Amino acid sequence: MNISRLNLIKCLGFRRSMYLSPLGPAYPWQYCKRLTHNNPHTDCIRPSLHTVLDTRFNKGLAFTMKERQLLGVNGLWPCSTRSPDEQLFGIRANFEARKDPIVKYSYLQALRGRHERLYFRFLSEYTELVLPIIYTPTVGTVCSTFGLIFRSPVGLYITIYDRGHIVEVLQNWRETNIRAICVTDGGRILGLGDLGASGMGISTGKLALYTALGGIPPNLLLAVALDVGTDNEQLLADPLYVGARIKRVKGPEYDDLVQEFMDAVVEVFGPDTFIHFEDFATPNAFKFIRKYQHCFSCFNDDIQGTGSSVLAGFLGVEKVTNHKLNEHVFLFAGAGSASMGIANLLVKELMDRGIKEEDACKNIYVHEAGGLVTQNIPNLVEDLKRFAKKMDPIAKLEDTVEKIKPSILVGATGVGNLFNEQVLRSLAKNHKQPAVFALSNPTSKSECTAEQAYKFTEGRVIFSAGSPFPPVLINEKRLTPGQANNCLVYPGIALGVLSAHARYVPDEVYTIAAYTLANYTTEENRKAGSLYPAIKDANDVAFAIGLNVAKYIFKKNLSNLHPIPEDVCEYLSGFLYRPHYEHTLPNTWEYPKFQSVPLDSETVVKTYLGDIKDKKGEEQKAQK
Ligand SMILES: O=C([O-])CC(=O)C(=O)O
Ligand SMILES: [Mg+2]
Repeated sequence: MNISRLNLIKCLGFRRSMYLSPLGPAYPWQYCKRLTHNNPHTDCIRPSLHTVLDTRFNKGLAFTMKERQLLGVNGLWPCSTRSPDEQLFGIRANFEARKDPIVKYSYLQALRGRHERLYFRFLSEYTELVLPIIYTPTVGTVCSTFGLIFRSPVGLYITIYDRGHIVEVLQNWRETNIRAICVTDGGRILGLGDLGASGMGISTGKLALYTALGGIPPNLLLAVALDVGTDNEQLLADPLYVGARIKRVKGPEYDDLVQEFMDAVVEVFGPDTFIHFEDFATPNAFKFIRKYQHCFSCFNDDIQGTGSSVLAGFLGVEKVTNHKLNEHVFLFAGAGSASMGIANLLVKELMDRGIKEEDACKNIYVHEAGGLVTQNIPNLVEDLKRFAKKMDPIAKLEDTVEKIKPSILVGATGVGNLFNEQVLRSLAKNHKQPAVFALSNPTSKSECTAEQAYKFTEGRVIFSAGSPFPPVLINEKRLTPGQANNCLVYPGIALGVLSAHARYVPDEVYTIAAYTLANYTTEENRKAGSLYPAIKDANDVAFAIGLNVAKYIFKKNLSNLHPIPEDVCEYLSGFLYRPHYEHTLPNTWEYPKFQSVPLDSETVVKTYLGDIKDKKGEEQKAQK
């Protein structure tokens, strides 16, 4: 049966406007041609089959009989059809049936490989359930075991051997309309250290949230791992390690590779392609963001994203404690990209409020691995100098806490359980409502657990963590920790920056994102113990941040877009990815309709999701 181009687009569930839009998915026909052109192995396969089974267009059992006939794929699926809601139910049941987080992760990756829209619909509708699997903390295990679970290409690997040819490598990606790239060199993955090329897991995890939370179409996104070797001896000796088995290349050779990469991105995808740096080791993270911030559209998530999400938390502490930020004493444990990014954004915020730099820095202390940062330490790095205090050295964190009596303690050390009983009790002794941010990821690296934090402060601490922690019952009160993770800001920042075609991203954007996030936290959230909105609201938060960021970029004339949209909200809404597709075409021919079973019927739920219901019941009983 012959099928017109327009009918094909309809069957596959894309709107005509999307098909014609430069922002829409790649054209099915073009894609078929590219796949089959001059390829002896695929010449004998019908092009429509490729297109229909392509993960971006596949609808699985949601193809109606009429569509199957039109597309020439009748018989590939059993004769039942499923509505998109029934498909979603099936995915949920499969997801729940798998108990191990890494097995759940692999299941979802396989789903993504065959049915992209269903994957993203599941992510957006079950965000709370899925985030710990596709992102922190499971993504840590994914990176640690990357060689073992590696399947098919999910991004581009650019190695030190590709110098002089990065343009060609970028051109090998299947999509040509890339608008954002998440790049890591694997130098410091979460709190897990140097994971070399296995860092690809983090780039893909971050980008999954660009779509799931930020609504950015996935075909506009590209994950990159810069493979310059690794200093991780365990990986070098691991037979399944997938990266270059050499020591990390450093110095000018490494810097030149990054420079070539930046220039190649501009050459291949255009000058306002958003480049997101992720999990570079601290000195490199600072070096590149300082070098490139004002000449490329780029951002460092660990410095600026974490800075922004934690500043939002500080704004919440102000509300809960009724003490202004300048009345608080801050102690940062760790002097890496997160700590310095937060501390610098905090200083900017205080200075924006009219406080002199010197006074802003006065109440900000840093305690790194070698002890409290004081002025008598020789060769202090530039970033630390403004926070170095005229004090005698203190080696142990417990003693620093006792001495300076911080009201806000921030941990970004990658050292699990650093905030021990003594540290937490000491905080609680000096403040009615101290705040603790245990930011290190994954969960095993968290400076303390929510339970420890509440237990050793008689439930008075305002606790937030980088990893998700379940609510804790303490003194008959249920306390819900907030997730102080950059995932609450970076999808929105990316949405705003790339939809507005920003030439570069000024620091003010991170303050705007922090205020937008803080304003999204309700009194109810704060009463329950959290400084952040619930993860289930993360889509709305991302849109609100995207809108404010885009408006700022337009207002400051930083956009390459002409003309500038009159209604930014409408423009942004039109830009969003919609994982929904239609289930029906007008009927001219169908198999007989079978009686469908309602999804919420007792038997169906019991059969497939029974376990969850029982678990929920137990949880509720425990809470009572
Ligand atoms: O990925 C996360 O959960 C937060 C983050 O950027 C990091 O820990 O490096
Ligand atoms: Mg990171």
